[in-house]
Amino acid sequence: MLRWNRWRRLDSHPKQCLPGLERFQKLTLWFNYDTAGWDIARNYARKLEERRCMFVRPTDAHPTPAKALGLGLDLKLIYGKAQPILHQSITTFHSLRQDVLSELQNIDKVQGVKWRRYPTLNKLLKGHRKGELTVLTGPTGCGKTTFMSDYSLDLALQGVSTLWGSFEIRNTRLATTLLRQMAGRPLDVNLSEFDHWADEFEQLPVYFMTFHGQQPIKVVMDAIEHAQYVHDIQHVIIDNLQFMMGVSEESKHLDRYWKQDAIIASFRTFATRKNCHVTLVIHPRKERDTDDLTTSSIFGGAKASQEADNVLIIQDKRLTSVRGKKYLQIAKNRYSGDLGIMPLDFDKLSLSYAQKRKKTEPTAGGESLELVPSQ
Ligand SMILES: Nc1ncnc2c1ncn2[C@@H]1O[C@H](COP(=O)(O)OP(=O)(O)OP(=O)(O)O)[C@@H](O)[C@H]1O
Repeated sequence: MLRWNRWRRLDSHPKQCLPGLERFQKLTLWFNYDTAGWDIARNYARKLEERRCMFVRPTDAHPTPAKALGLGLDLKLIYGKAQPILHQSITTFHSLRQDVLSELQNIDKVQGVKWRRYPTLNKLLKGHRKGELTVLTGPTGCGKTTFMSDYSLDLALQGVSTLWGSFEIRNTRLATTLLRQMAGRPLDVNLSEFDHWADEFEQLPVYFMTFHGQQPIKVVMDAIEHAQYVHDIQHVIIDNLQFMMGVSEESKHLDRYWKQDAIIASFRTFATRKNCHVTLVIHPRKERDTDDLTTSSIFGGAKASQEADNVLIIQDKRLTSVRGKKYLQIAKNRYSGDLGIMPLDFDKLSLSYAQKRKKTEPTAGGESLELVPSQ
């Protein structure tokens, strides 16, 4: 440990001294207590590597070491009050600068994985990013599971390691849907193709939790954390939260709301801490069929929409009008703020909502495809 007492000369301290200080793991800086002296010392600490530096904060009670000695103050006591300049929970732009630059240089990666089936989602959400929380809601039976299956398959086909928590429907039924969406046609009438598609599907990084019905959040979280560690899971899907909690839409008990809020908070923390995307399928509260759902229609308190980075709502106009359509509304988008809708044109054979493409004039390079305007 090295102590310097001549802080007045700190600003002119020759840089050649820096290598000489390299062997020290800890440096305590105790200096003159005027503003300039404090600033100079902090700048100097940067050169000395802030993580090694401790400071005695200059105050009336902590004058320079020479003065403190003259006043007969307890030097050991003052010295013992030295604090590290860095705190694990506080940072500066200086430390962030390189990360900011690399985000700007890799904006495509930062925006996340693009969907192949949903160009409109790419336009609005920009991509599927790690560390985010998405909430999907929609009226009963509108196709939340079918859509989430199609949506997650698209990502898994691009290597996004996915963990499905299907608390309402059996894994076999979910896997049958995923397989049909991958094959693009029903396999019960094309059984000879089963092995081909099953072999393809087995190559995908898709895992299923074996829970069914109500489960304690701790048990579910343990399984997710294990899978995240072992299989490097990038996308966790909980379908649906009410089934996992054993809470029905009819429930009016406030403790159910609090329980749901606590569970949402655990998923939020998990997503951020493990840099993993979590999608929660949540039923809406009971509302009149004629009303559009909004972010405040999500069952429970406001926690779900507050904590979510993205809120997706399936609006089913077919329920209220003969020629009504079904579409996905992007009702919250923390990343880019772009909101809008994506029509959900359902193809019953493939159980898919893939947006259609139309052919344009072939080019010299071969066939070119153009997207059908989706709104
Ligand atoms: N756009 C659509 N048009 C017609 N049928 C659809 C559409 N989307 C899904 N379906 C069918 O509707 C049925 C219910 O779909 P799904 O289970 O995905 O709904 P859900 O919203 O998850 O239901 P729940 O509210 O019970 O959880 C399925 O048989 C599915 O194939």
